[in-house]
Amino acid sequence: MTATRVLVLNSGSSSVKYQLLDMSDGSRLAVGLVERIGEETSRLKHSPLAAGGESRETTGPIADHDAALKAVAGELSRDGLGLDSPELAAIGHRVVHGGKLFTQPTVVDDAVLAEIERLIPVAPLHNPANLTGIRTARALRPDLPQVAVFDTAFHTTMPEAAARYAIDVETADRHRVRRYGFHGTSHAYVSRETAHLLGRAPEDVNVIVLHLGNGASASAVERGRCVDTSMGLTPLEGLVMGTRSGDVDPAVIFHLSRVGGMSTDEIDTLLNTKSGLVGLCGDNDMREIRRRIDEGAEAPEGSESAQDAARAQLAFDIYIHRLRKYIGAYYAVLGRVDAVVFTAGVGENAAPVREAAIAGLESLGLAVDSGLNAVRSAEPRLISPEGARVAVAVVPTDEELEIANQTYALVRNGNTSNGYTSNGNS
Ligand SMILES: Nc1ncnc2c1ncn2[C@@H]1O[C@H](COP(=O)(O)OP(=O)(O)O)[C@@H](O)[C@H]1O
Ligand SMILES: CC(=O)OP(=O)(O)O
Ligand SMILES: [Mg+2]
Repeated sequence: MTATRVLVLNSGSSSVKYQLLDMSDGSRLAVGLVERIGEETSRLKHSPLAAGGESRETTGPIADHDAALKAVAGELSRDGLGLDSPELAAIGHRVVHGGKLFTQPTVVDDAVLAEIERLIPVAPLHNPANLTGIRTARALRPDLPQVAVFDTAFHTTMPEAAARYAIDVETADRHRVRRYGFHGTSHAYVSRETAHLLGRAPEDVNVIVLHLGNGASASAVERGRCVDTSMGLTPLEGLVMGTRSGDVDPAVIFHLSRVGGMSTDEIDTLLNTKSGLVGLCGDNDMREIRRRIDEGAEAPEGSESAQDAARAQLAFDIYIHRLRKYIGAYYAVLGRVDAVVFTAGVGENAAPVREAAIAGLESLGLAVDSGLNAVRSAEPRLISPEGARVAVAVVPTDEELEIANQTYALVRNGNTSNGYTSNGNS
């Protein structure tokens, strides 16, 4: 029997998203999500699509990513899709930081694991979870290729002018300080799907991709290659995010240290987990923010509800202001833009965000048709008026599918040597 199935694990800081796919026909056999790992109220939602079965939900404490993965393996076994299946060809893992070294999907060996571990200081929320996922999967199926697909890989085409910070070159190189960019698997997939939506080849179009999830990033994709992106050395730079500040004057950090008396770790935690939307208004979920704004619109002036709405509105306005700055910046980087595309949880679902991000940009050829923008759909779609000079689109991302495709392409011919050689140049 040819093994044609790929299990994909997308381990985040407190969640694991997974999909089991059959690559012979691209069908999804099972999908699921473990949330709130490490809390008392962890939740596992498992949907056995192949078996046509009902989705199952279990709640209760799941202590860490190791336990989460074992729980996932248990759910898959219940449907006869366990990790012991001879039909499994490989396990594909999202790895957030791959430095400069990993430009391609890579079969994991001890040297690769060591390199992912070395990069923990520049992806402290993500790489540890990715590592645990790989180690646990490897222990469960030591004979299977484990393939790492890196968020940074798509951005390695950025020119030096975009990738370098303007700081002393020798110091930067010694400490590998440069802009790496993240969410690359999503930017690659979505920019390609956008070209297909326009009926054109990816090599013929220039696209601005706005990946707006809990983490958020923008990228400028020229003829299929990334030429700039908003995240940098770490996933902290750029857009306003759920809990991350995005861009700040670096001197804010010196100021909080010298004048505010905060330690480096405290400032790190502040900017990564207590800033962004949650820092501005107490909520990191865009649904909640829109609800507060809408409720406040009905409330009497000066009431608690109106004040609450004003805070939510300010958070929303700051989020949008930053987003518009990046749209303008990447317009200039690309010179000619064929499409601006929204993706990920906020980008795919929050019509008010899309409308506000594009409002008033007619002179750039950008506009949103409010009727099309209000349509809810899981399909890629245009939301710009017919005949618009630049397309505005919503294209759902599918990092798991992209990881599965890249993983299977690597292992299908029995090609499991990883071609990785450490040259110390990452
Ligand atoms: N219907 C919706 N309206 C507005 N925002 C939404 C909606 N659904 C999801 N979101 C937003 O999407 C975010 C999660 O996006 P997602 O891409 O799944 O993030 P991540 O992969 O970083 O966990 C949530 O925090 C929420 O703000
Ligand atoms: C890199 C990153 O920010 O990822 P996520 O959006 O999954 O947190
Ligand atoms: Mg995500």
